[in-house]
Amino acid sequence: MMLTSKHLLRSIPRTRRYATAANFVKIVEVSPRDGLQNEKGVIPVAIKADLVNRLGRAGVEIIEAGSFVSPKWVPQMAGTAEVLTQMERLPNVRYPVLVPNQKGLDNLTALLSEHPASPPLTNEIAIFTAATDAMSRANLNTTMDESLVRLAPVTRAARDKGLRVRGYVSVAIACPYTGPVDYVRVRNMAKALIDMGCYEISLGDTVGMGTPTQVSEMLEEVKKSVPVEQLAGHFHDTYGTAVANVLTALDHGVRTIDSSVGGIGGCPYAPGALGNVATEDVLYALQGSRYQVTGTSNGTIDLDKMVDIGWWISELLGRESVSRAGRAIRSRRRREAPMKAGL
Ligand SMILES: CC(C)(COP(=O)([O-])OP(=O)([O-])OC[C@H]1O[C@@H](n2cnc3c(N)ncnc32)[C@H](O)[C@@H]1OP(=O)([O-])[O-])[C@@H](O)C(=O)NCCC(=O)NCCSC(=O)C[C@@](C)(O)CC(=O)[O-]
Repeated sequence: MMLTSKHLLRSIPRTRRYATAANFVKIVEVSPRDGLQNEKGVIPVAIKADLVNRLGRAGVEIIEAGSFVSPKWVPQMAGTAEVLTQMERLPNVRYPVLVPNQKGLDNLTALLSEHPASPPLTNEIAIFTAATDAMSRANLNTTMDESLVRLAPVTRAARDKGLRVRGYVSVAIACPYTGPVDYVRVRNMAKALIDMGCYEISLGDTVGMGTPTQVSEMLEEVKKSVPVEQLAGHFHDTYGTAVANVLTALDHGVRTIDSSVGGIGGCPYAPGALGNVATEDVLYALQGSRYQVTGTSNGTIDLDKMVDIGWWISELLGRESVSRAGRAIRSRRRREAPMKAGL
């Protein structure tokens, strides 16, 4: 009898069967940037660098290390140059930074020239725009169309300097200023960023209001113009739907998910929005599933270490971790500790 791929599949143990290349999921850890940018108190550079270091040691492969935006607009990100020079850079880990305009790119490239290193301090930037004019104005002081005009030369210049460029489209589901968003606009903005030279587009539910049905409809629309391999999901968790939205995006073929340890963060120009989906929650939800999160710690990301980092950074920020998995795992550890100690 001739064996078909179906027969072969049945002969492979369930866990291994699922680990096909198509099911590897990449995490883009955004806590040092999206996670901290909205904090009111001053966070020392040493803490930010320590956060990046801990994430790298837990196996995270892509860590958004900060942003080169105007310090008048986002004071918390003012020390990103120092973070880049002080943090450790691990092999096989990428450290992109957010850049809003030519000035941000100039500041970054000046830093890279002042600190020549191999590998360089970073070799990747992320640019951002939005799917409504209101959000674009609030975040970038310009309309959507004009943002594209401004970002095109920035992208070209970055690529000419050997930097990879990722693009964000904010308010892909709902806008805090104008409400429900037309997904055709999301598609057009994503396509424009791809045409500009971005290798990947992260679609942001900036306000964290999206439901799985809405995410599904939005992705159906965007996939008409951008291959799903070039899409990433960026879900905030304001209404508690972020993990469900991650799973919906994965069902659609998206294989890159932005998340933030401890669920910290939010965009300063998206009033009412809470943090990103917690990395711990994504890691926990995908355990034993058909998806395998990739990372540098034995091929994945160490969930236990991420739980510790989530609590560490949250407590430094003066609160508890909002990661549901992070809270449950810590409670379980505390319950089990006396038993393990034989008490
Ligand atoms: C784009 C601008 C600068 C335009 O802001 P503007 O005021 O129109 O800029 P400008 O060109 O008129 O410059 C004003 C001043 O800022 C300076 N400046 C100008 N640019 C820079 C720069 N790059 N770095 C340092 N300084 C800069 C510039 O030199 C000048 O200084 P002054 O002459 O007054 O002393 C501003 O709107 C800005 O910085 N916006 C960034 C806002 C931001 O960071 N938002 C959060 C990140 S996006 C996000 O969180 C969403 C995301 C990505 O996570 C996905 C999602 O959830 O949806």
